[in-house]
Order: sequence, then structure tokens, then C-alpha cells
Amino acid sequence: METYGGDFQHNIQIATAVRIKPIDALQTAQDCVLDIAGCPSSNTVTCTPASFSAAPSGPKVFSVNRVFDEYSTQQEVYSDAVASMVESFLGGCSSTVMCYGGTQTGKTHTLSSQAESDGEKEYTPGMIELSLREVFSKLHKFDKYLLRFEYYMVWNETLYDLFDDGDYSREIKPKDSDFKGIYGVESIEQALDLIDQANLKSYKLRADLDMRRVHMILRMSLDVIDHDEDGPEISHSVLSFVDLPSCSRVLKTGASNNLLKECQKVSQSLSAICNVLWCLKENKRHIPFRDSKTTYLLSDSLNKNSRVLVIGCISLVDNLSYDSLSTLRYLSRFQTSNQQPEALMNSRNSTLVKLILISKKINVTHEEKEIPQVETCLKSLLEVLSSDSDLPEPLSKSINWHFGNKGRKLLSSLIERILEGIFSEKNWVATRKVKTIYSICSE
Ligand SMILES: Nc1ncnc2c1ncn2[C@@H]1O[C@H](COP(=O)(O)OP(=O)(O)OP(=O)(O)O)[C@@H](O)[C@H]1O
Repeated sequence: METYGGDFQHNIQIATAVRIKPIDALQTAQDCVLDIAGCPSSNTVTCTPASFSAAPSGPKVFSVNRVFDEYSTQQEVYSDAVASMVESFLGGCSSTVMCYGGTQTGKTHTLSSQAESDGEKEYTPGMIELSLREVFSKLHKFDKYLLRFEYYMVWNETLYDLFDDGDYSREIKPKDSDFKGIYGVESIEQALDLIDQANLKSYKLRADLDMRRVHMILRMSLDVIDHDEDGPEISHSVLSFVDLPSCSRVLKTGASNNLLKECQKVSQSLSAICNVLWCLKENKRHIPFRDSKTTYLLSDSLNKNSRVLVIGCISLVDNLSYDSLSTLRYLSRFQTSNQQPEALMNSRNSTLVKLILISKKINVTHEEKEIPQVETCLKSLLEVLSSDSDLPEPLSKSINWHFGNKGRKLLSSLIERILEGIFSEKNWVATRKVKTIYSICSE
């Protein structure tokens, strides 16, 4: 993967990605409070809260290293963002993958992807399983290695060891963790089984203690002894997966005492992570690892040569859009390259995504205020489609996905009709026609 980390000159390489959760079968475009335009090949997210009272200043543009839209698959997220972290880990460089976002935005899905209990959704392995598969398939290359797994839950700044055979509900100190963990795991099946059992313990513990906002931290350490012509080479690296909840909505809208306390602790911990990463990036002498349990626990894998990937999970259907906006703001703190958001906003790919979101929306909402946005967007897209130049691959893929194989032609005629019908006549009766054409194109 060329782009990740490529433009980071700092000691620690920090990359950011956004994953947009698809709206589910029970939700409609009307439920979307955010218009988010982004595309797999673009690295900006343009976020327009539909409820302008939530953000009177209008659209906001956030730059990240990679946007995974709502149609992205687990395999795409893995191949494009996580695989290189695993490669670094196997090469002796510690790597941390963090998933951050509001509740129900797809953090667990992205990391663990558990099968749905009603069996309706297909099981697709998440980043943890895909990474473990890669690691186990490469271990035979080393002359000698020692693998160690640890799994922790942090709640209200209290640490629990989910691999503790005895009393896993016992609070532990981060320094105790040096002697903990499971060694000698020999197969991917054994590893996944251990993680599943630990997840069951965490559900029980969460229910027993009424925990609602927790951090989950899975760590895999690898010690390798390899021999080459210069003699033995020893390396130590850690690969961590961290599930970080966001509490901005709760903090903004208020909550009961216990939940508020939980959220304040989470928020302190998130600031501590942010400070540590900033200090590492700035090459500061003092790194405030001790400011939170999570940073203390990760201190051996956050250092000069390590890599961090923060995946922000966001949802188009987000009550008042607080969580998604705050997730994007959090990610933008780590962004180091100087993107030109305006230029990127006009790129062909983000235009298409915007069109798709808006055309879904104009089928159901008739608000005049959307007309100028839709018009600009459609006109620029029509220009792209009418030109002879080849469409970039993700764009043609998206067109096929949304409008069938005849994609480009149908889409052009659809846009022409939308422009004729709606913008010249300014007549919303045309919306019905558009709706019909749209449904024919989508068949
Ligand atoms: N990219 C996706 N594709 C399909 N389904 C998804 C996707 N992301 C999330 N979901 C579904 O959305 C629901 C909520 O996702 P998930 O449990 O991962 O959210 P979460 O952020 O971990 O929530 P919480 O913080 O409350 O634990 C699940 O049913 C999950 O299967």
C-alpha cells in the first residue's frame, strides 16, 4: 500500500481513516441527518448536518488518509488500511489499530464482526480475525518465535484482564499485565476461541456491573529470533486493536450520574491518547503515558518506530449528528498532511457519492433549500459523464453498483431529466418522474 504513512515525516506514523456505516433495512434516506460525501479514492469527508440548528455554520470538510464509504467491505478495509500494519508488526515494528466512534457506528463490526444471533446477516471476519489469519500464515518463516496474547477491558479507568482464568472481574494494575497473557497459542482457531470466550466474560461483566462505555484492548506480542549470515537477529513487536467509544452526545445532551461519570472518564482517556500521540509526533522528551490506563497499557507499542491507524466509524443516521462530527474532529487532530479540501471536494468521485446521497434524498424530501446544492452537483457530474475521458475505476464501479451495468448512459439521461424537470421548471411534480427513472436505473 503506497499512500499510508508515506507522507508522514514524523517519528511515529499516524494514519487516519473514516468508515461510513450503511443505513440498514429499517432506515430510509429520510432518517439521515448527515449528508456525507466521501469516496474510497478520496481523502476528504464533507459533512452537512441536515438539521442546520445542529451546525449553523453549514458544511464541514474533514481530511483523512482514507475514506471507506458505506459500500466498503471488510476485506477492502483490511487490504487498504490494516494489512500494512500487520506487515509492519511481522517485520518487528509495533502497530496499533484503533476504532473510534459513537455507539452503534460499527466499531465492533469493523474489528470483530460477530455473526448476528438471528443469523440474518452474513458472517464476514473483521480486522482482528483477518489480521490473525495473516499472522498465523507467516509465523513458519521465523526460526524461533514466541507469541503472547492479552485482552483487557477498561471501564471508569479500571483495568480488567479478560484472559484471567480465575477472577477476571478483579481490577488489575497496568504493570501487573507484564506477567499476564496467554502464551503458546498454536493456531488461528485456538486464538479465535480464546477471544470468543473472553468476549463472553466481558458481556457478563458489563451486565453485572452495569458498564456501558468501555475500551477493549486486544494485544498480540511477537518475539522473534531469526538467523541470517550476520548471526541471530532478535525483534519484539506488539500489534494492538483498541475499541474506543465516543461519548460526545451523552456529554452534550446530559445523562444520569453513572453514565455521565463513565463518559467523563472515557473523554479523559481519549484526550490522554491524543496527547500521547501528539507528544510522540512532536518528538517531546516527556510522553504522558501515565495519564490514562489505556495509554499506560499501550506504552510499549507507542514509540518512535511504531505505527498507529485510527479508524473513525460514523453513521449517516446519528441523532443530532454529535457523535459523527466529534469523531471526525477527533481524527482531524491527527491529520498531518496539508490537504486542500476545496479542490478535493470537487473531485469526480466525491461528486458521485454526493449525487447518490442527494438523489436518494430528493425522492423523499421536497425542500427547496436543497435545489442549489443538487443542481451544482448534478451539473458537474453531467460534465464528467458526458466527456470522453475514461472514468476512474472506483467511479465506474460505483455507477454500476447503483445504476446497473448500463450505468454511465442511464445516469447521464437521468441527470439531464432531473436538470430539465426540476431546475428549469422549478416544479416538484417532476420529482415523481425522477423517482420512476431512478428506480428503473437502480433495478
Ligand atoms: N459496515 C457495516 N456493514 C454492515 N453492518 C454494519 C456495518 N457497521 C455496523 N453494522 C451493523 O450495525 C450494528 C451496530 O454495529 P456495532 O455493534 O459494530 O457498533 P458499535 O460501534 O460497536 O456499537 P457499541 O459502541 O454500542 O458497541 C450491528 O448490527 C452491525 O452488524
